[in-house]
Amino acid sequence: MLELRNLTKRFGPATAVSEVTLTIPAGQMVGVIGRSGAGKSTLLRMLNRLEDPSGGGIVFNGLSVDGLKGRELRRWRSRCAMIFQQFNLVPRLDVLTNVLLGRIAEHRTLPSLFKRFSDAERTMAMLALERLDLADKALQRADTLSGGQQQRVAIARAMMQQPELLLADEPIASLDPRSAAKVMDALRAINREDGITVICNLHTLDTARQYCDRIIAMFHGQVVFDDVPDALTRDTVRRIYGVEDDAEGFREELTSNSGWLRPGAPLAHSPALV
Ligand SMILES: Nc1ncnc2c1ncn2[C@@H]1O[C@H](COP(=O)(O)OP(=O)(O)OP(=O)(O)O)[C@@H](O)[C@H]1O
Repeated sequence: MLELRNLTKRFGPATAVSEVTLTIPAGQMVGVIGRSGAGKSTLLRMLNRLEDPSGGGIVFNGLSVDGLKGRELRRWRSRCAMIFQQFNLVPRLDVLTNVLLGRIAEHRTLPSLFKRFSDAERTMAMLALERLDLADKALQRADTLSGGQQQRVAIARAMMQQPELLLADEPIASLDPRSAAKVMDALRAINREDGITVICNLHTLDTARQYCDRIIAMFHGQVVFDDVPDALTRDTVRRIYGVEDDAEGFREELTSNSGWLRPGAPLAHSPALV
């Protein structure tokens, strides 16, 4: 179980995340939504301590994460894998080596790292690639793959950490709808089959509704909605996206893979709002 208590992040005078208190049970698939700048990435980045909180606490199964340093912090980061919008692979390395890099925390030294992975680790990496339908790409350079394939390689690399928690920061934001669906299917399979808690920042409401058990919406750094997808009413969506203040901004923010909330679509005709 992951517990956030009054978690806050300030950048100078600006507050990016404000007093967020949440409990996320093991095995949940959680979607975090909200307009650009709402604090979604900062929230996720605090969980694996890419950003240090300015206040509040993070507790995972009794372990206080916010105070960890050195070896303990590295150990936490290996329990808490993260994938990013831009995949963050090493472009010139082959796919298999990129996946093996997920074991880096288990190795004490970096020199000649690439020769040092064990047969067991190579087998594990190939199994991860097979699971993501990418075994035939193992020896191909990562930068020759499509965006969707690269994101699935990043997921395979994350799986090599055998994480308890998988954080995904806008994992499908730069993908076409078909690739996005494959990536989301992979995340859901990992969640359902391995019981790994997945917390995923998403900018498409329909994706959050389709894949997540729970949706958390942020607005100006605060959680303004936290419930099952069916509870997202028209009023709540309007509040999350601040439509009263800025109808044009709302249409820009709420995009959709299926097209029914595409930019410019009339608000009244948007199924998400009814
Ligand atoms: N390193 C930083 N230094 C200063 N301000 C930052 C930093 N990182 C984020 N911010 C600010 O914190 C606020 C929240 O940003 P964050 O990236 O968490 O939002 P977001 O909801 O993930 O937005 P997006 O969907 O555009 O990524 C924004 O106002 C942003 O400008």
